[in-house]
Amino acid sequence: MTQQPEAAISLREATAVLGGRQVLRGVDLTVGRGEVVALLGANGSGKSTTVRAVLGRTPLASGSLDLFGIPLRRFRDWRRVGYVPQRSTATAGVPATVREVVSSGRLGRRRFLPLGGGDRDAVDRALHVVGMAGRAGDAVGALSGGQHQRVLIARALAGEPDLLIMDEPLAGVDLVSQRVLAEALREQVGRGTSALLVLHELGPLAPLIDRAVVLEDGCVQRVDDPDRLHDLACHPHDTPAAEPAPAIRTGLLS
Ligand SMILES: Nc1ncnc2c1ncn2[C@@H]1O[C@H](COP(=O)(O)OP(=O)(O)OP(=O)(O)O)[C@@H](O)[C@H]1O
Repeated sequence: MTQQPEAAISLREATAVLGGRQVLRGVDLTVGRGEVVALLGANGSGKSTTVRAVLGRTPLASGSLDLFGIPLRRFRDWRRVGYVPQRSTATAGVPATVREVVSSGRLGRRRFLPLGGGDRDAVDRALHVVGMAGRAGDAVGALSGGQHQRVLIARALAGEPDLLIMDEPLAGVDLVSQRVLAEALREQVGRGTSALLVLHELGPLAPLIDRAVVLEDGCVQRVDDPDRLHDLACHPHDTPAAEPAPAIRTGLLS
């Protein structure tokens, strides 16, 4: 019998405290190998905190996290993880070209060695996949917000990660760029990459998503399989029809 490879992410009963408040209250989240999981929920429900916990940037107060079957405290192989942060223009003030920023996605693989032909091919491929090959020589400071987002995605893709984590990759991105991103992700997942995507709407990514985990107030409210994903693409924060919302008791009439 062949053994299943360990999940890319295995987060168990995770709690986290920020500013004296418990913002994660027992989150369970698994992303299997080659699986694409969407993390949904209203503003402030704990999506970014969960992502930051998975990246080891927000410490867990309790619970456990394994990446590729290795407990976080022993995990060192960060080049296997590509991360696209919540939309930022963090590199906008940096006097670098698009190609230089995307090439920085290879550094984890090269350590202190100069980039070689294989690295350049990976950078070219990533630029092509996000439709920015024609802008490779431009300064990142001259890009629009959506183009900047594409560059950050290309930087993550250039590292050829086994796990891609993106925090709201569709935010502020027009439909054409959303489709470009969906195609880039499809290509990457076709190579066996796992993905955790924080989303408010599934949009063109819906067909790629295997499971949606919906957070509410730091807890997993529900996990949806592909059957419900069509509805979620339009109304990601709806509660299922089978579970009517509890009546609001004002105390005035009841
Ligand atoms: N550094 C911090 N200090 C204190 N509280 C924080 C901090 N970062 C986040 N929080 C709080 O933790 C809760 C979860 O925040 P988080 O950013 O994870 O939510 P989110 O689901 O990603 O929201 P959004 O959809 O708005 O990005 C929020 O109530 C937020 O105010």
